Amino acid sequence: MPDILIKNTKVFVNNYLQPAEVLIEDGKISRIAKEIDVQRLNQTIDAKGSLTLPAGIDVHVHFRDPGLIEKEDWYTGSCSAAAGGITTVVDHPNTIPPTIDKKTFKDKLKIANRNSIVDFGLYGGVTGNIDKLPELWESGATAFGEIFMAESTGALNIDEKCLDEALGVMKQLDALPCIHAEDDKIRLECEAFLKNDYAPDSHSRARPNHCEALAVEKAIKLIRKNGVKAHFCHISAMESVGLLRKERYLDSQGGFAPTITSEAAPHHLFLSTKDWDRLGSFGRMNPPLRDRRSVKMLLNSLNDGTIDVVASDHAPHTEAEKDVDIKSAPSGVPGVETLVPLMLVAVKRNLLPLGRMIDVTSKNPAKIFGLNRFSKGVFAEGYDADIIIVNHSRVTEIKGDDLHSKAGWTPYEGMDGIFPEYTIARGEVVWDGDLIAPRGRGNFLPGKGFKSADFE
Ligand SMILES: NC(=O)N[C@@H](CC(=O)O)C(=O)O
Ligand SMILES: [Zn+2]
Ligand SMILES: [Zn+2]
Repeated sequence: MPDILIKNTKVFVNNYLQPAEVLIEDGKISRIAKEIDVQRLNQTIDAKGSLTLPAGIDVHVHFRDPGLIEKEDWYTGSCSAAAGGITTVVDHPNTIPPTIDKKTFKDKLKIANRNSIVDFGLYGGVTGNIDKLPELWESGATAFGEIFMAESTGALNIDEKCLDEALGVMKQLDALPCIHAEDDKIRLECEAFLKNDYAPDSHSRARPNHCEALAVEKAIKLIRKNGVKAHFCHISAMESVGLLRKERYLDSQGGFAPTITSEAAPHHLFLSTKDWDRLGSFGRMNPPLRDRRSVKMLLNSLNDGTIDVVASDHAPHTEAEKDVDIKSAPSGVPGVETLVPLMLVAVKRNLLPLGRMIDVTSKNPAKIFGLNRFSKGVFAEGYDADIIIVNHSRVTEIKGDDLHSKAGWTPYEGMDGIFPEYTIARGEVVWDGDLIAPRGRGNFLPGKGFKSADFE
């Protein structure tokens, strides 16, 4: 594995940016110091004053492979990740077939192993397959989810009784359930009421704030009943944030570590219902775009620690699929490549501190999803050299044409992004303005229930 010395850079250590050099050996960060003297080297990167930061870990992607590869596949999805400064992803199960037993898990694993250029974990899906959850866990599922409480792409949604049962199994396995919280009854009622409303923003009204918050509330009850740790996907409504804050408070009062963690998606942080006019049916995703009050509250809760993670919910659909009326368009927007660039702009605009950005894009996802077992999520000597080099002054316009997802479009068209100059994954340069990583270089990072490596 090549040794790399990054010179003329700044690193974020001990809570401030300081000039340093970074040495990478055998895929690990081997030294961080003011000056490093080495005799033999494969490569020196002159960062020209740019920052060397931890790469992102995106725990919420839909790479669509197998079965939906006209939207994305493991190669294009992982290329998009690498070009956007993400070196680890965790992929959701709503593929065709869905990842809901040992066989479908192993089949997806084979495809990912052969094609992914970044390290990856896989979720185990939860539908009516309660008896299959242990075999998914033993096959190496990182976590379980999305557990859909309402209809979304793939229609894997389950009812409360099934959720209750699944949480009981998670408790026994010591696995993490990840919940897509929306209430399907409210969704159906609102959709019926809006059946003749074809304005794009009717989608936000079809899944209003309380549609999410009520599901969060119901799920919290079941999480507490089962005494299990749990994670909420893509929290978007201000009312949900309030509920999560209360649970944090109760745990802290009892002297406990947080039982419940959560993530926010960039489209809920950087877009709002104001974008419906610009985006039309392309702006459709679940949960939907929210108004400015929720957007503000979400950003605040990312800052104050209520929300732990930013994850993209990269949910690509082709332009042709999206370019139809709001009711026929599939839900979901691509985002793995723009997550870090948008967050870096948010830091530049003082919407959150750099240290907090690093926590929510790298440190926290690694910790919550057990990826620190693989030396992920810490920028320090001895840890995986999963890093990006970014020129904080080089703000560029985000353009769908420049991105690497098969989707071919982005909801952030024309917005500002700070893209990495280099992405280095386990010590290998995978992106330097061009993708230079061999297909299949990504490693599978099995969950802690992993028992066997039999690939039949
Ligand atoms: N977010 C979405 O609107 N869509 C996701 C599924 C999901 O996360 O609900 C997809 O896979 O298309
Ligand atoms: Zn979801
Ligand atoms: Zn999703």
